[in-house]
Amino acid sequence: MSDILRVAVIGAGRMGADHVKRLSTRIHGAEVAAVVDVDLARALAAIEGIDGAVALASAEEALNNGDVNAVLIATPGFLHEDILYKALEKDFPILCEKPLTPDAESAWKVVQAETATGRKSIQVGFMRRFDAEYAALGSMIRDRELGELLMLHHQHRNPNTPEGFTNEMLINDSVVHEFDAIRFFTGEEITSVQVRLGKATRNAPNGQHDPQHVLIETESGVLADVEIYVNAKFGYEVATQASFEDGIVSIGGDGGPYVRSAGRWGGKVAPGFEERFGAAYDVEIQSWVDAALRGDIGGPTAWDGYATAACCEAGVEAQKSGEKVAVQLNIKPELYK
Ligand SMILES: NC(=O)C1=CN([C@@H]2O[C@H](COP(=O)(O)OP(=O)(O)OC[C@H]3O[C@@H](n4cnc5c(N)ncnc54)[C@H](O)[C@@H]3O)[C@@H](O)[C@H]2O)C=CC1
Ligand SMILES: O=C1[C@@H](O)[C@H](O)[C@@H](O)[C@H](O)[C@H]1O
Repeated sequence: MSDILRVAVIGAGRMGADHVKRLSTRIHGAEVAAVVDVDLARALAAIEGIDGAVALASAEEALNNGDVNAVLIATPGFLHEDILYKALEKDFPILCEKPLTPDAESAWKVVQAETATGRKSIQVGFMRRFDAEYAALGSMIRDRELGELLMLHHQHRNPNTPEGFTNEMLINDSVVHEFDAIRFFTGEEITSVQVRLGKATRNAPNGQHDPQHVLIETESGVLADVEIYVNAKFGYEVATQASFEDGIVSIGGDGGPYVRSAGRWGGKVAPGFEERFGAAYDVEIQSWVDAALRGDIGGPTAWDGYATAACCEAGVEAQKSGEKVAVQLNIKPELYK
């Protein structure tokens, strides 16, 4: 591997354009070599002001460009699989935005393809693991600072949803982060998922039932619940409360300055994930770059992508049946142990 990553960013939408900006301004050891979007105008807008970067309309062209030696995939999830295979063939370090792929079968094929190469080169974009509060809670759980972890309560609220966001996407696109977070916190696999549909907001489009209550169980019996509410209007909020034998820990409450002025008090609610997790995305991408330059990955693996896809599959089935659905996992390959 050379001493600098020359990254092709595939997909220059909301996340891709944000990653291009961070790679070209705040990340050390990497440069943007190419930005790809089927909507070439978006790729062109993203490379504006970036010396040496080209805008292209096809991922294949970028992967075959001699100036590129790494890839960041930020297209919609259903397009990840094909690009992952092509990037694996090139032996490039890969940062793949979540989800790895949208279903467990295709995610497992990706795991098998990576396993066949004999080394890990895919890092999946579960950025919450790099959030300072998530990391702190993770350490408290691992070090048993407050005894055993018993329960996790999660709130995941978005102000609204983009065009085409379906009912299944409440699980596949949003709760997928909690599946990863719960696995990260507990170090265990999730064994079952149940989804309860209660009273719904009038503000939900596209046949979405919003909010939903997701009940999750891990191998040792830790119970977790998630309120997923994606048309909550007021702003963006991702918070967790953890119940231990010897205490309670809360993370993700609105931080920032608390202001008293003109007879009022208050602070700000983050408008979206870019603001709430901006620092975490920076740490995530820097960790990927540093590890890639050593020939490694610096975060969640393809196995994590597969395991969360299996949870999503159970979650979508549970949305329909209302029943508790078992999560089915294949045996973990040695590469990920
Ligand atoms: N980690 C996180 O917090 C977040 C992750 N994501 C993930 O990032 C990925 C992208 O999501 P968004 O940026 O929100 O979507 P988006 O819809 O804003 O952007 C996707 C872009 O991909 C382009 N595209 C579509 N087909 C393409 C192709 N064949 N080749 C090249 N470009 C193509 C589209 O024209 C669009 O510009 C998804 O996997 C999503 O789940 C999204 C939001 C937050
Ligand atoms: O990944 C993300 C989006 O795709 C998803 O739609 C949001 O619910 C999440 O909060 C955000 O982090």
